[in-house]
Amino acid sequence: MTPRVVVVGPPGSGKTTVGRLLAGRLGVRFRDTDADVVAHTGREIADIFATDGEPAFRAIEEERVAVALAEHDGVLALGGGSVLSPATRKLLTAHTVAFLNVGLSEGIRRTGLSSARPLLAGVNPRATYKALLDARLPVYREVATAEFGTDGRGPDAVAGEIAAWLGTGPPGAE
Ligand SMILES: Nc1ncnc2c1ncn2[C@@H]1O[C@H](COP(=O)(O)OP(=O)(O)OP(=O)(O)O)[C@@H](O)[C@H]1O
Ligand SMILES: O=C(O)C1=C[C@@H](O)[C@@H](O)[C@H](O)C1
Ligand SMILES: [Mg+2]
Repeated sequence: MTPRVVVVGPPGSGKTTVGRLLAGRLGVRFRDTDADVVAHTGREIADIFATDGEPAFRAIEEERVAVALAEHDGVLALGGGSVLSPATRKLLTAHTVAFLNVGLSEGIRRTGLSSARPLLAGVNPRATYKALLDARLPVYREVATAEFGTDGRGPDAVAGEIAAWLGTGPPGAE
């Protein structure tokens, strides 16, 4: 079993929102590895970061991503930092991966109102978000089969674009 498409991108790029809409369009199930981590551990992600630290979270995440890649056949959204794991990047070479990109201003606007993102909860979320984008952009591009810009486009328009691409473009599409 393999996901129809794996969705990656920075926090606020719309992995969860667009991924769910995309699954609805395709008539397949949606799964999100952030939710898998919460369900598996019985703890919120912010609590794991605060109590055990980021490396502990990344180890759990790496394991949950591997399980989901092996057993899910619909749309799979990964946690925003999943691609930092070399093991995960290696697994992703065998998958169809949609990278949702977002610019600094819009990414800040979308994530700014939430306190649920531990990486962005510091004193200067803008600088933190910029550093995150700068460091990760090459990594998202490395794993991506295709990239979708989301600035100035609603979630439904982005989902429609990915659905159209899946119908024609990516490897393995019928
Ligand atoms: N294309 C879009 N246009 C406008 N708003 C959007 C778009 N995509 C997502 N949003 C909004 O941005 C916020 C963050 O979206 P979402 O939670 O789907 O991002 P995410 O990539 O899953 O983030 P995380 O990595 O933190 O899980 C939500 O309020 C969502 O409604
Ligand atoms: O970009 C990240 O590093 C993260 C994104 C979220 O999806 C969560 O997995 C967590 O908050 C870390
Ligand atoms: Mg999400």
